[in-house]
Amino acid sequence: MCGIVGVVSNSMVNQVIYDALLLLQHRGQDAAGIATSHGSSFAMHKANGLVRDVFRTRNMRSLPGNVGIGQVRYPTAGSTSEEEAQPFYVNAPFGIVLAHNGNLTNAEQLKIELFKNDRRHINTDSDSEVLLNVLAHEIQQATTSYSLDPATLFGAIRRLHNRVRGSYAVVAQIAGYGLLAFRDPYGIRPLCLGISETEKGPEYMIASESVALEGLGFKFVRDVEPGEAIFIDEDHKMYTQQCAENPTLNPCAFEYVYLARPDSVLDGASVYETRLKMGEYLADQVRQQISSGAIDVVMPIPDSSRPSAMQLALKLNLEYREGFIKNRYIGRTFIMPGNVSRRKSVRQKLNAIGAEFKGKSVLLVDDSIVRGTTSREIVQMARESGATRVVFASAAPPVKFPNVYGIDMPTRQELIAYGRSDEEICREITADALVYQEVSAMRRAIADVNPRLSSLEASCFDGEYITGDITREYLDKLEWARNHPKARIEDGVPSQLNLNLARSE
Ligand SMILES: O=P(O)(O)OC[C@H]1O[C@H](OP(=O)(O)OP(=O)(O)O)[C@H](O)[C@@H]1O
Ligand SMILES: NC(=O)CC[C@H](N)C(=O)O
Ligand SMILES: [Mg+2]
Repeated sequence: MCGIVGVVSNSMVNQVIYDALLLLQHRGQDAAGIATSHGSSFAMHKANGLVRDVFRTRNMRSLPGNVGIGQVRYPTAGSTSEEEAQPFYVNAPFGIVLAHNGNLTNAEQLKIELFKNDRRHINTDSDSEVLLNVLAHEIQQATTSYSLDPATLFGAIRRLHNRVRGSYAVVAQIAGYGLLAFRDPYGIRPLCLGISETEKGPEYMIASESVALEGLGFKFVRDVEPGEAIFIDEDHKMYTQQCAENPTLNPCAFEYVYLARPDSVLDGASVYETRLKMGEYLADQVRQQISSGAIDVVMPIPDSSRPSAMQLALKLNLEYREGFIKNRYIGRTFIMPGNVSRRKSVRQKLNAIGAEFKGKSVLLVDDSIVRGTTSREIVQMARESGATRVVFASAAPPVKFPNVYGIDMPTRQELIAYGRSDEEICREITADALVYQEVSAMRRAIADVNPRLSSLEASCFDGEYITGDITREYLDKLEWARNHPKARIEDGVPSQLNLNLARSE
């Protein structure tokens, strides 16, 4: 779940793209990049780090032009190296730069095809570089003259949808032509369109989340439809076309649980409202499992669980207190690469206010328990601060299955809920009791806010992979590759096992 943005403006876009990336920073903390075009040449700057660290004044000055794209990266394929920061660039045809949010499930197969049939060389382990080369190849195949028209572009996207599997929300820029955006036929990752009417004419922004549009004075127009492509040329004329044969809307449930900002509206549902609803349904579950009067106070684990915890407390008529304070200068721990940095950061990030715990029975609410890194530490901290009883509740159901669509949790072993009963998980995190949301209740919570969202991509909770190409064998290979990060180099691993994966440390 990276954050992506593309802008077509009447003036320089570097600052607006930078500001949009700051608003999308919660979607990726590993690397950031911006590419702009003036005339037929691109300027690009990308590096590892947070947006504020990657771009210095001199870098911003070197990004002229009125059209541009940007990305904040949370790696799910390849490595965390700087070479795999985005956007990616390819010089033919025309010159294209591309930024991708999502994860391809047939990247390795495509890489072989690209090399053997399309004579294209992929220089990194990134699935996004593969995606860019498929796009470039399909545009090249369809272009018969020296110029490019929207129909040709849409034809290329149609063929791309037939070749590529997995999740992809994309912004790309074609040198001298304009901005192209498209979304996979299942609509797994979010993408929306905004407009700003200026005296010089309309300006457009396409971004992962509506918060980027709103924060920068763009009016939300609509979400990009699953399978749809949008092309905005350099004269600011917009063309749109549905390019998939059977598009269906199946946004990732985890966006509503954790990934997206609560002030965003994704596919017609306010993330904040879905989290309130999850809190309401979780309250029902708590009522069934924990005897009334056994809890003195409800506390959120900052930040993402706040709306759910608040609503749960309201529904159960319990006191809501903030027992943990978050250091605002530490990023989100879940999207940090590697378990060591994730574990270390929980204590650095959250500190308990002793007085809130002393002699109390507390109900701690988090949005989700994935590896259990946060919950284990937090329960300990509550006890060290004097809590007499610690009950833990998760607004999302147990995460039991790997995610292959853009969340970095590809192996079953790393998931605390894999192969464990709720009682065993409770023991693992050393809580006195544990309450989980049910999968059906989470689905209901989101569909209550927008009935169009009755079909969610919720594979990490229910093991059903919407793209239909995820087999047991695929997951085994994925796991093997993650558990043998250096195998490719040292042991000459057969190429069919050579899956694209974000490597842990
Ligand atoms: O079980 P785990 O593997 O620890 O993952 C789950 C935790 O990670 C996330 O918090 P994070 O600190 O990333 O971000 P937040 O401040 O938005 O809650 C999430 O909100 C949970 O608290
Ligand atoms: N989280 C994402 O969207 C990641 C995009 C891409 N798969 C990468 O690893 O760079
Ligand atoms: Mg959290």
